[in-house]
Amino acid sequence: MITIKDVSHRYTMGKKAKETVVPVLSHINFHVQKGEIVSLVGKSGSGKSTLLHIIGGFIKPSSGEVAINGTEITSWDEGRLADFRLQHIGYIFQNFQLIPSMTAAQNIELPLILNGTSKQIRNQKVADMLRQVELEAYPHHYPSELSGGQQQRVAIARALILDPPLILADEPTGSLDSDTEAELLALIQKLNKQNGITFFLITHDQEVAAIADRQLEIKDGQMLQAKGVMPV
Ligand SMILES: Nc1ncnc2c1ncn2[C@@H]1O[C@H](COP(=O)(O)OP(=O)(O)OP(=O)(O)O)[C@@H](O)[C@H]1O
Repeated sequence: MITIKDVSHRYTMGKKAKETVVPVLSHINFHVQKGEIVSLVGKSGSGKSTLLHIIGGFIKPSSGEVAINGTEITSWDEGRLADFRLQHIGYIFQNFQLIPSMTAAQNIELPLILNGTSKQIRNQKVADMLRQVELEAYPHHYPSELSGGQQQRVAIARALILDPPLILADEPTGSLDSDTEAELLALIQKLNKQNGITFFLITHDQEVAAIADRQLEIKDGQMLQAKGVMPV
């Protein structure tokens, strides 16, 4: 589902004459299989978010290759990547990133509108997704009227509404208390088991890392040979 081959990345800062190069990732190799839950742990600044953005095609690596679902995306332009992302990758963030002026149902519906889906099918899919994330009683609530855990469920429903095979998550439970976190992790496990969705999760949190089939660890931009990692 995700193949990362010899990926290195450095950021370039400042103007030409005074350019500073910040090396962040060095010769990263790994493979995530379809249907796995894989967590990525590492200290702050170790390069986790950079790697997630490279997997999602938001950052082009300085060198190396990225393939998603068997498709090599490294050299693609933004237009092609945007279409590909919509079909293949859902995102979940620590701070939910819902649109505050839209209700739960409208937030979930948005990718279907962008995708050109008819109103009748949109209504069916949103109702079904609200049931899957156990929010059928809250379609007309705005994000500010929902708890943190409920908001993250809306974000998950929005990430899943176009049936992507892969979800990338950046600290998905970082803003939640421990009970709500446990409920959300159970939901991720259910979606993984029932729908076969692959999850790649960045986390600082051992509870989150514990639901993963495998744990990758990054240190100073290098992948450690963590438990069960399969080098490509
Ligand atoms: N746009 C950028 N330009 C320059 N340097 C950057 C940029 N984005 C990140 N960095 C640097 O790259 C390094 C890795 O950052 P990254 O956000 O990938 O780490 P992280 O492991 O996700 O950290 P955290 O856990 O704190 O979110 C850091 O030293 C950071 O300062």
